[in-house]
Amino acid sequence: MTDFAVGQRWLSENETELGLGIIQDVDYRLVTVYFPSNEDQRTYAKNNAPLCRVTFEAGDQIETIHGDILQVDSVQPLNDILVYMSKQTGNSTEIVPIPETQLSHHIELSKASDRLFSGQVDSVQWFELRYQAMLAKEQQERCEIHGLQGPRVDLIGHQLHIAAEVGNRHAPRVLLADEVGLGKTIEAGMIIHQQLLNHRAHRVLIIVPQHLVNQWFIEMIRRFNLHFSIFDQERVDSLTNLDDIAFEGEYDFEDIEIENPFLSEQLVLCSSDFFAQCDMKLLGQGEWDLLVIDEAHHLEWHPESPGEDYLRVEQLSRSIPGLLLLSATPEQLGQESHFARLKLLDPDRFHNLQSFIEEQQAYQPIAELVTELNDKAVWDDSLKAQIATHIDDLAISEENREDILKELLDRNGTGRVLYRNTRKNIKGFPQRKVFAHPLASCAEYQPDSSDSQEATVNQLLHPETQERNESWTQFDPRVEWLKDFLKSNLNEKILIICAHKDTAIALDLHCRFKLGINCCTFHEDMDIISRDRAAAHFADMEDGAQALFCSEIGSEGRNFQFSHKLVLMDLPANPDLLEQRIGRLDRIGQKQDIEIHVPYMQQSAQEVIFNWYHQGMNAFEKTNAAGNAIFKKTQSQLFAAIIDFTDQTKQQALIEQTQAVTSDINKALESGRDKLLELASYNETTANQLIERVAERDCLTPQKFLESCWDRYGIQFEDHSLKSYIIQPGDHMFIGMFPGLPEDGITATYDRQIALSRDDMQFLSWEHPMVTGAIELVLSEEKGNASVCILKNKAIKAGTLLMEVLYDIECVAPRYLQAQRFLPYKMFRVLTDIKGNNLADKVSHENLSKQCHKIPKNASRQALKSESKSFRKMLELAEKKAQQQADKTLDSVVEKMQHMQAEELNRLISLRKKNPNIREEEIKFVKSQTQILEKYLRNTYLKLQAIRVIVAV
Ligand SMILES: Nc1ncnc2c1ncn2[C@@H]1O[C@H](COP(=O)(O)OP(=O)(O)OP(=O)(O)O)[C@@H](O)[C@H]1O
Repeated sequence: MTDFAVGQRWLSENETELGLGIIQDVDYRLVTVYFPSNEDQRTYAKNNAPLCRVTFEAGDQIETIHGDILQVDSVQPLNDILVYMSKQTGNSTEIVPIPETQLSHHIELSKASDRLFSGQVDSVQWFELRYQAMLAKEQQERCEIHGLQGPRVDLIGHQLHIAAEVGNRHAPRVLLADEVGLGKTIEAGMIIHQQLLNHRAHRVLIIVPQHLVNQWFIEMIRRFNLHFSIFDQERVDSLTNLDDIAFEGEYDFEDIEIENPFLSEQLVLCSSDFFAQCDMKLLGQGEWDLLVIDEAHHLEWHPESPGEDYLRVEQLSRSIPGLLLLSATPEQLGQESHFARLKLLDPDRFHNLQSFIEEQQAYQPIAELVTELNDKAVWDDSLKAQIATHIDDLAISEENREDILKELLDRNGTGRVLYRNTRKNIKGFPQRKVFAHPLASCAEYQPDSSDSQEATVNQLLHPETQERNESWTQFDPRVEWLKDFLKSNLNEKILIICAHKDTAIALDLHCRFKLGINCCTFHEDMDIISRDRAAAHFADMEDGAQALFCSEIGSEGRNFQFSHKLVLMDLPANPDLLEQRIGRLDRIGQKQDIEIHVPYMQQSAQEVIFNWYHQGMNAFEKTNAAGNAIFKKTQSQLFAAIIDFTDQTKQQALIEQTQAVTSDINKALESGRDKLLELASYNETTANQLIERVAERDCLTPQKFLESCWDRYGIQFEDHSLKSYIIQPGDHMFIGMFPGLPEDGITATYDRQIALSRDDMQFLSWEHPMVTGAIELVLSEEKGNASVCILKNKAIKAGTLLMEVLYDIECVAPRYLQAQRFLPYKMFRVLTDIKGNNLADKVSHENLSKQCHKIPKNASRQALKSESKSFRKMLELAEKKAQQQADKTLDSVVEKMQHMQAEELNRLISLRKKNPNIREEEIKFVKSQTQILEKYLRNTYLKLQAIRVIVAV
C-alpha cells in the first residue's frame, strides 16, 4: 500500500484536469486531497485511491506557485515531504529550496516522459492504438495517391490521371476541359479533396452558375465528404448587419469592426450571379487558397473590351494561389477568350495573344517530336539535337525522359495548364444515333424582315418566338410529331431541349393540359428549388415525369444520363451548344446507346442547319472538337444558306465546304494541338497503375483500426448487411463526440462498389473524415503515450529492460510556404536496450507486441520507481538514435526541396527568353523562398509521442 502524508503532492489519475493536489488529511482508511486550482476536495479509500504521486528529479524543470521556472539540482526529504533544491534557469548558480507544497497547482503531465516517470501509465491497448494512429498518419501522408482513395467515385483512368497530376501541385492553376460529361466536376472534386487532405489548401471558393449550385453542393458532400457553405447576398447581409447583432449597452457603431463574412467558413460555394454583384473587396480579402470556376467559357475577353465577369475573376485570382477553371467548350467564345483564360492561369507562359496564335499553328512539329520521344526507347543523336533546340536547362538523355517530355509540353504547348480528354481516347462510351424527322413545312410562320442578319437567322431557326402567344402549338408540325413520339414511348424518359424558355413553357403546358402527358419544365427564370424539384420529378423512375422540357440553360452541367432519348426541338447555331445539349445524356454512367431525335420542317432554315450539322460535320453522332473553328470558317455561308433556305445550290455548296473545312481542321488538330493535349492529358499506363494502386488500398480497409477506436471510446457498432455496418454513439462513450459520427449514427461500408450503389451509406476509406478524425483524436490525447508491460520470451533473460520509443516530426512553417509538401508526417521508432543498442530493425513492433503482456498498475509503478535511473538513461539514448534518423531525413528533404525549386527557377528563366514580362523580382522570389524553406525545414524538431517500457520476465 502507498504511504500518504500531509503536504505531499498527488495527481488524480482519472481527473488530471483537477491539477496537482495536496494531501490534507490521512486516517487509517481514508485520504483527503485538496486541489487548489479548482478549489475542490476529494476523499478516497486509501487502499485503492486513483492517485499517483508526483515527484521530480535532478535536471527536471519545476514551476512554483509564483510562476517561477526553476531547474531541480537535488532532492532532499524533509519528514514526509520533498524539498527541491533548485536554481533559476539560465546561468544562475544560486540554489533555492522549494518544498513541494510550493509547487504550482497547475501541472501539465501530457508529455510522455512526464507521465511515465510520474507513474501515469496506460494499458498496452492504448499504446497500441497510438502506434496504429501514427502509422496510419504516416502511411497516408506519405502515400503517393493520398487524396485519391477517399472520393466515392468509380476508378476511371483519365480522371485519376488528371487528379494525380494536378492535385498534388503547390498552387495548381489549370483549365479542366474534358469533353462534356466526362467528369470535370469529379476531377475538380478530387483535386480539391487532395489539396485539403495534403494541407496544400485550407480555404476554397467555388463559383458556379446559379442552376448548378445545389448540384455541386450535393456532389461535394456525397462524393467527397466536403461540406461547402452556400453564400448569397442574404447570408452576407445577415453576417454583416449590425441590426442582427445583439448589443448590450451603448456602442459607437463607427468603432465596431465586423469580421469579413467570408472568413466565417473554410469552404464556400456561390453562384456566378452573386459573384457578379458581390463586394469584391470583402471577397478578395477572403484568404482563399483555391478558386474554382465552373462553366468558365462564359468568361469573355477581347483585347479592347474584356468582359465584366472576366475582369472580376482576374482581379480575384491575382491574390489566390490556386485556380481551377472548368469548361467543356473552352473555345466557345473564340480563341481570344481562350487565350485570356490561359493567361489567367499562367501569365508568365501566356503573355501575348499574337504569339499564342502563332504557336497554336506551329504545334505540329512539337507534337511529332514528343510522339517520337515517347515511342523510342533509345534516342539517336539527331533526335537529341532536335530536343536541345527546345530545352537548354536539362541534360538531354533518356534518363530524363519524363522531365523532358513535361517541359516540352509545358513550354511549347499547354501541357501544364490545360487538360482535355475526349471520347476518342476513352473506351466504353455508348454510340450516338441521330434520327431525322422531316415534317411538312408550315405556312403560318411568316418571318418578319429583321435589321441584322443574325436576328433574321434566329427568327428563321426559332419561328415560334415570333408568335405573340402559344397559338403556334396548334399548327406547328413539330408539336404534332412530339405528341405521337411521346405517346409511342410512354415508358421512356425523354429529355426535350429547345433554345428559348417560352418555347419550353408553351410545349410543357400543351403536353400537360391538352394531351395529359406527365411532364415538367426547366428554365432560367425558375428559382433554384423549383428547378431541382423539376429535375428530381423527371429522375423519379416510378411516378416521375415522362418528359422534361429544358431551355438552353438546362443543357449545362445537369446530369440526365438515366435517359437515353433526346429530342431537339430546334438547333442552336453554335456547335458547342449542340454538344452541351447532347452531353446531358452522353455522360459517364450512360448505359445505353443514345437516340437523338430532330424534328424539323422541310424546306426551311431548320432543314439547312440540320444538314449542316449532320452531313457537314457529323456533329450528332460524334463529338467534334473543332466545332467552334468550323463554325467560324463557315458562318457566313451558313447564315446566307439559312436566309435563302430555298436555294438548294447554296445549301449544297455549304455542305461541301463544311466537309472540307472539318476534314482540314481535324487533320491539323490530330497532328498538332490536339495531339499535344492528348499526350498531356492521358497516359494509359500511368492511369492503369493508379487504378491498381487505389484498388490495392481499397483492400486494406481501416476496419481494424476503427474497431479498436470504437472499442476504446465506447462507440457501438453492429452488422447491417453484407460488408456494411451501423455505427452509433454508445451509452458509455467517454468523449462528447466522436469525429464524423452524428448523434443518430451512420450506416457505412468499407466496400467501394456497395458505397457507389448505396447513397445512404458512407464509404469508410482511410481518407474518410471519421478515420482521419479518429487518428487526430488519438494523437491529440495523452492516453497511450506511456505504458509498461512485461515480455515473455524464453530467449530473453528475465530482468532485461527494453524501451520502445516513438517520435515524429512535423514542420511548422508559415502556411504560404506549404512546407509539408516536402516533409509529410514521419514517425521514428527506436527500440533500445540498456546499452543504447537500437533493435528496432531486428524486432518489428508487431512481433514485439505479440510477446508483450499487461502488468498490474502497482507493479508497473514499482518497476518505474526502482529502475527510474535506467529508464531515464535509456530514453536519452533513444532520443539520440532518433535524432540521427531525423537528421538524415531532413538532409534528403532539403535536397529534394532544392531540386524542385531549381526546376521552377529554370522554367522561369527559360520562359523569360520568350516573355519579357517576367520580372527579376519573380526570379528573386523563388530564390528567397528556397532559402526560407530550408530554414524552416532545418528547424524542424523531433517530438516524443509515446514510450513503452518492457520488462522481460
Ligand atoms: N468516377 C466517377 N464515378 C461515378 N460517377 C461519375 C464519375 N465521373 C463522372 N461521374 C458521373 O458522370 C456524370 C458527369 O460527370 P460531371 O458532371 O463531373 O461531368 P462534367 O464533365 O463536369 O459535365 P459537364 O461538361 O456537363 O459540366 C455525373 O453524373 C457524375 O456524377
